[in-house]
Amino acid sequence: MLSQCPLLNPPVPLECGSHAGTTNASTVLESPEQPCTRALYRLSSMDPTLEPLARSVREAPVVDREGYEYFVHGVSDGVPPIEPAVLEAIADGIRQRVDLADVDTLVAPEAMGIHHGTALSLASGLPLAVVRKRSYGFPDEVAVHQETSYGESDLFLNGVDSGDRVVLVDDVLSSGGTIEAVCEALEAAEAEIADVVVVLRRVDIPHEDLTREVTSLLDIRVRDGAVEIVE
Ligand SMILES: Nc1ncnc2[nH]cnc12
Repeated sequence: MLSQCPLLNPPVPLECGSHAGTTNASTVLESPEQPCTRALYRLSSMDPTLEPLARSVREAPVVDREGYEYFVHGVSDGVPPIEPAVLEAIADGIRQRVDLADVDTLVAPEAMGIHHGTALSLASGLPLAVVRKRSYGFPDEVAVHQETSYGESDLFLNGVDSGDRVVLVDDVLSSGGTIEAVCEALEAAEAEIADVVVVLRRVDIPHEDLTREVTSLLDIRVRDGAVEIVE
């Protein structure tokens, strides 16, 4: 029954005159229960697995960080606290989108890739290497420089060997500076990058430095001081 479909979240009645088949990313369906009244419903394209994440993202406050619109969320800041259901949704969402079958190691940059890498490690049984902002001085350590929309630092990769198949996990893709720097380090270590996945991708910021495909769970933009999900 249409009314019980988990994808209808929630069903949104539309104007009868707008029976157009599709509107933007949403599909318009006629209710089988009320064919005479032509009650129409919007079918959300949101993956139900990601609903706990989407709900919390829409509530994130946006602050000004030296002219940069920065949203504050457990995914990207650990503040406010991130609910276990959201971490679970992230791990499940990644496993649905990324083939982890032949992957040796998950790689996540500190600080805000760590909790997503950890959730995915627990869900998949794969080990996690954290890219640190401090050097350990190990002989095979790879150092790279990272520039983001709001800062810069050096990054140090350890624990990934030549020929390892890796999946890179991070919180947000904005300018692409962190992702590009970590990929550069992985290539220097002669690892095979099977996939790059982020929880949130900002579509309102040009990914100038990005030279590779990135899988995202949700695409977002910041508008009028609020986070919008782009479906
Ligand atoms: N919290 C955040 N808000 C906006 N852009 C970001 N890029 C990375 N983290 C971000």
